Amino acid sequence: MNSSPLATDPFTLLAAMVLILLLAGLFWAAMASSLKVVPKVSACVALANLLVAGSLAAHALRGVAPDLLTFWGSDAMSLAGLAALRAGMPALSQKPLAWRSGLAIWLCAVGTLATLPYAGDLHPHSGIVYSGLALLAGLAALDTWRQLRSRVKPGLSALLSGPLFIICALLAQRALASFLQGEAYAPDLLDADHSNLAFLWATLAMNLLINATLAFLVLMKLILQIQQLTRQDPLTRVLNRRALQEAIETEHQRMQRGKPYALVMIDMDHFKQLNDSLGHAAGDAALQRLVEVLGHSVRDVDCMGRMGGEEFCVLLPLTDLAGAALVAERMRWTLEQSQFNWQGQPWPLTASFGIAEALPSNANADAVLHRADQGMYRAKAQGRNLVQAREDEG
Ligand SMILES: Nc1nc2c(ncn2[C@@H]2O[C@H](COP(=O)(O)OP(=O)(O)OP(=O)(O)O)[C@@H](O)[C@H]2O)c(=O)[nH]1
Repeated sequence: MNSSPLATDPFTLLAAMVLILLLAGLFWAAMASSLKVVPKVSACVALANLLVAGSLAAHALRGVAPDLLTFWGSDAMSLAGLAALRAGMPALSQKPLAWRSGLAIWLCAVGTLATLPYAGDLHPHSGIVYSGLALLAGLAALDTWRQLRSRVKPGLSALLSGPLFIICALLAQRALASFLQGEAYAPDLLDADHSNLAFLWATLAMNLLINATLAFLVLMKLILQIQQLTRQDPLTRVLNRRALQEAIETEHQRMQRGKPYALVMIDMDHFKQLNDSLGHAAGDAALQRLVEVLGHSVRDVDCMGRMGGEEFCVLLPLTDLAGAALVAERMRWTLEQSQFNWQGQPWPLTASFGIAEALPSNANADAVLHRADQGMYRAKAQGRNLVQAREDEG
């Protein structure tokens, strides 16, 4: 029976893998450099693909190119490739690169290999290399799984980190075979025995899956970033009007089930004067300073949003009118005490605050917003830098 050349020729399989890894490496390099999509992760994955491609290409050239490159060089490159992959995974959640553990494993393995001459029996070399690779793949898999566990359903986190765990198992199996099976195991991937071919096919499939999975994760992250941007005010980075109104609407529905909430409307005082005297850039900086200062007075569950111009609103879940008055007074006082300087010139920042507690009689969230607005206008009318509720409430 004729079998296909791919099934019997490890050299062709190696060449196919090098080509796929090179293309994947270039794709990730483009993501990192020009598109700037999660650049640290993309750069590490590009490096990992390119180094492993280099390692396999050097391995395939055994007997043709210098031994130092095709043996020690090839092993050092494959270990560096997986160390880069391991280093990049934490950056998926904006954490620093985990390069120390990868570097330590690389130094131990490559240092040990440097003391063993590449001649005669290569089983110990193979055992060291595959142990290091398995360890690095295992660390990368565990890290990916841990990060995903808190964000997606458990089944999905196992599925997405699965290819890395499978690669780790394949590499560990080869490490064990190198140490235990002795003559029955051929450490050179170019030997066309069954275990080598099975390993090469499985690695080819897993390489494709790992790259596809990482591309999916990066895409997911990108979509989340875009969603976040559409909800944010670009100047102050708090929620924009639409996003805050949605949050208030959701809270209003919860109120029908017995959960009270309150709103604090905030309007900077004499902002036009600040703009006219110090310029528009100073006005922008003052708005950013207001958000920074008031941000310290609210809880994590509270939401601040910019309603437009110099007007902001804070949603306080599970809070009544007395609670809102306390929070607003703390904000007013903190802002009054804060320092704002523009190009060395100090400028006093104050704001007027209107508060309202949502009532079951309020048909919708807009009605509560309107009452908080009326409170704020009352504070303006009474001289500014004050906290007020609507006249018939406070
Ligand atoms: N720098 C800056 N100015 C803005 C922005 N949005 C609105 N403004 C300005 O904010 C000013 C608002 O002025 P007014 O509505 O008279 O309010 P005010 O001067 O604070 O007066 P009171 O609220 O009565 O104390 C206008 O000059 C707007 O041009 C912005 O994003 N950046």
